This record gives sequence, structure tokens and C-alpha cells, in this order.
Amino acid sequence: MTKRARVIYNPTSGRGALTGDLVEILATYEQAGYETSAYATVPAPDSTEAEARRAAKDGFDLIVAAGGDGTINEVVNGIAGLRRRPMMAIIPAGTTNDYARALGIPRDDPVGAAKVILKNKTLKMDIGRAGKKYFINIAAGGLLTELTYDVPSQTKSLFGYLAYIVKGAELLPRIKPIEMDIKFDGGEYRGNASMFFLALTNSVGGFEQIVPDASLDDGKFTMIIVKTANVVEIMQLMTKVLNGGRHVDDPRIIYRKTSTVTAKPISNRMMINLDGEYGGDAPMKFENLARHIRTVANLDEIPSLTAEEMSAELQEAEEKFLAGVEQITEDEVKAADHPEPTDATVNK
Ligand SMILES: Nc1ncnc2c1ncn2[C@@H]1O[C@H](COP(=O)(O)OP(=O)(O)OP(=O)(O)O)[C@@H](O)[C@H]1O
Repeated sequence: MTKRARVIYNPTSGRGALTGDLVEILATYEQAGYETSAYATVPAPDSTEAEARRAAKDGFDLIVAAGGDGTINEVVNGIAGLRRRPMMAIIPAGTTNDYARALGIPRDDPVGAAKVILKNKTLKMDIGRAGKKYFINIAAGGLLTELTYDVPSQTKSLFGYLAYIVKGAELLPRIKPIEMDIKFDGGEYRGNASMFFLALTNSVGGFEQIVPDASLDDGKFTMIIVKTANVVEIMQLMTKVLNGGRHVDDPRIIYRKTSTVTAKPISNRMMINLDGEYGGDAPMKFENLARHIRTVANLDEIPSLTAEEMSAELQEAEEKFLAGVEQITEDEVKAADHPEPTDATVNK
């Protein structure tokens, strides 16, 4: 029987970049042996997720998530809970495209990204589960992450968070730590922390040194708990990160590989951020679903940096970071001062 592919694309991602390439994208999957059809996403909440689930249940062999990281996250949420999960491919068209970057997929060439299917290489990717939701790149909690819900999407990446904190720190001197209890494989941290995050890929906010040794299919999260809430210290940690990931040994953070995590606030409320969006309140349990979804990957291009590339990467990251700080306006910082999440922000 002929294999079938469903291209689920967001016609608004990347200023509509995908629509013009659609004919060529469909032809590429036909060339790879798939009878191919397309579905344009709509803004209704959960509709992308519903279409991915429907297509999977209908027996489609391949689901192509074409859009920003938000669209990819929604497609994963549609299929991750099913027993029979189709293969997935990614065509990036967003602003950060962290996931595509981690998979070595071209980020500024939708047709080139589709053509990766012709190489016939796949990777079984780890997926994170947080309560009833799934995430593909990062889960985070703590006051620093809460600052981001009302800010523009380019500041939602981890890089954005950090730029935001620094900018925010000029205006909001009171970034308070939360007392939290974090249980992980073989250990527990109970105490004050400004933020924790669990990374599945090594591409967080377009910067690969934050979690230098994350692997896509080892069944483990890279967990970082930032204990300090002191902005000067966070800046120092940032500098260490920018100098090649030496923060791993810093006493102000805990850095572990773990397959499960339970995060609980002791006193305050703790909102959880999943792939850059509000994902519910802690207490929350996080599980790494090892090698859960077979994904088309550009295995030859999966980033593994030489010293020279790393140095260029660091420079680019630093520029991006500084530009991020400059772009954020005072109003944005004020608007995001401890926001209450609403349906509008949740589904943004
Ligand atoms: N047809 C549509 N018109 C308007 N918005 C849409 C449409 N389809 C999906 N959306 C919305 O687009 C958002 C997902 O955007 P996505 O992540 O794909 O792209 P992006 O925002 O350009 O990328 P990035 O998150 O990297 O900036 C969802 O909030 C979804 O509701």
C-alpha cells in the first residue's frame, strides 16, 4: 500500500513563507514515495493538535510539522499520547527554530528542509511529558521564566529569558527566588532557586553551549537548577556560559542528567513554561519518554562544533543576547511583572 504523508503547515509562520513553497514541498514528499496532502492550521486552540491526532489515527505514515516551534510542539502533543505513532518530519518557519537546529534541518530554506526526507535518515527522539502535556525542547519553572509570558515571541527562548532578566533587572530590582523542592534520579534539591530548566536538545534559544552535552535520544533531560536570584551573579553565570559552558561546575547551579523530575514549590505559586508557553502550575512531574517519536533528521548536520565554529557561535550568541536586551522596551518589562496567565496568554 502506498504510504501517506500529511503536511500540517501554519500559513502565518515566518510571514507566510511556507505558502509559496507548498507545491514544491508536496512534490518532495511525493518523490520520497508518499501520497501527500496538506492541512493549513487555523488559530483555534488545539486545532493543530487535533488534526495531527486525527491523521495519526487515520493511519498516515508521516506527519510533517511545518511552522514555528509552536506548531511542532502542537503536532507532537497530538501524536505523543497514541500507541501507534507516525513518523514525523519538520519544516521550520518560525523565529528561533530550536528544534530544527538540533536536528540539523535547514532553517531558512523550507524546500531544503523537506528534501531531508530523501536522505532516508531518522532518529528516535526523546519527548518530555509534563502532567498531561508534552514538550520537545525545554521545560522551565521559577520566577525568571514567569517574566516571559507577555513578551514578544523572539524573547521567549532561553536567550530571550536571560536578555529579559538583565533588562528587567534594571527596572525590577526585586527578582525573588522561590523555595522549591526538586526531586530527580538519585537526588533532591530543597531550597531557594530562581529557576530550573529541563532541556531535551542542546539547542536552547539558538545557543548550543547552554547545555553542551544534551543528547537527543539518551532518555535523559539535562537539568539545570539556578540557585542564585542575584542579578549580578546571574550575569556572571551568563558570562561563563558565553565562554563555553563552564557553568556546569559552578556551585550556584546544579547540573544533572535525569529521566524523571518532580518539581514542587514550597510556598509561592510556580508556573511551568513548556517550550516557551505557559504549561500549568507546579507541583508537576516530568518524565523523559525515551526514543518516543521517529523523526526525520539530517544526521550528517547535527551540530557538533569545532573550536572555531564554537567561537563564532559564541560571538553570534553574545551579539544576539545584547541585541535582545536592547530590543526589549520598558513597557514590555512592566507588562510582564508577575502576570497572571489568562486563556489568551496560554494559547498565544
Ligand atoms: N491560520 C492561522 N492564522 C493565524 N494564526 C495561526 C494560524 N494557524 C496557527 N496559528 C497560530 O500560530 C501559533 C503558532 O505559531 P508558530 O510557532 O508556528 O509560528 P511563529 O509564531 O511564527 O514561530 P515562533 O514561535 O518560532 O516565533 C499558534 O498560536 C496558532 O494558534
